[in-house]
Amino acid sequence: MSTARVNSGTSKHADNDFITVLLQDHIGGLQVLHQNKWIDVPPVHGALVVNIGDLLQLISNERFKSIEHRVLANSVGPRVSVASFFSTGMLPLGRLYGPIKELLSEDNPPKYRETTIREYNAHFIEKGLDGTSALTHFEL
Ligand SMILES: O=C(O)CCC(=O)C(=O)O
Ligand SMILES: [Fe+2]
Repeated sequence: MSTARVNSGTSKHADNDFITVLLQDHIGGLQVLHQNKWIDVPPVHGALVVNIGDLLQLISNERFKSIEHRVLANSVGPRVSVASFFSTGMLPLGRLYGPIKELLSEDNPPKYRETTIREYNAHFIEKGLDGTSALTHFEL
């Protein structure tokens, strides 16, 4: 699913998908949380930003970690971004997603229970962007 928008900012969150591909304009404002510090992601003309989302963290059993990010509002002017979210969204699919079996071992037991994307999304939406991870709810 793709969303194009003119926005002023978003509060801290990780995306509720597998991967997000993001095109931001020259205004900037996107920041990622790295070692507890907010780091600017400066716009690079012609470049795309690829963010790991919660669902990739879940199926990789945390081999890949979703990135907490936010967009700061600034007074320079309207900011346009185009985000493509790779997920099945709210489609009523019953498929279960959990840590990929081949990645698991005695030393790497599953960290999350299986869930449907629909159930995960419903929790993500109900919880809201309160700064906490929606994945905590699915931890074993
Ligand atoms: O507009 C952006 O650069 C990012 C927006 C975002 O984080 C989102 O829509 O999930
Ligand atoms: Fe996001």
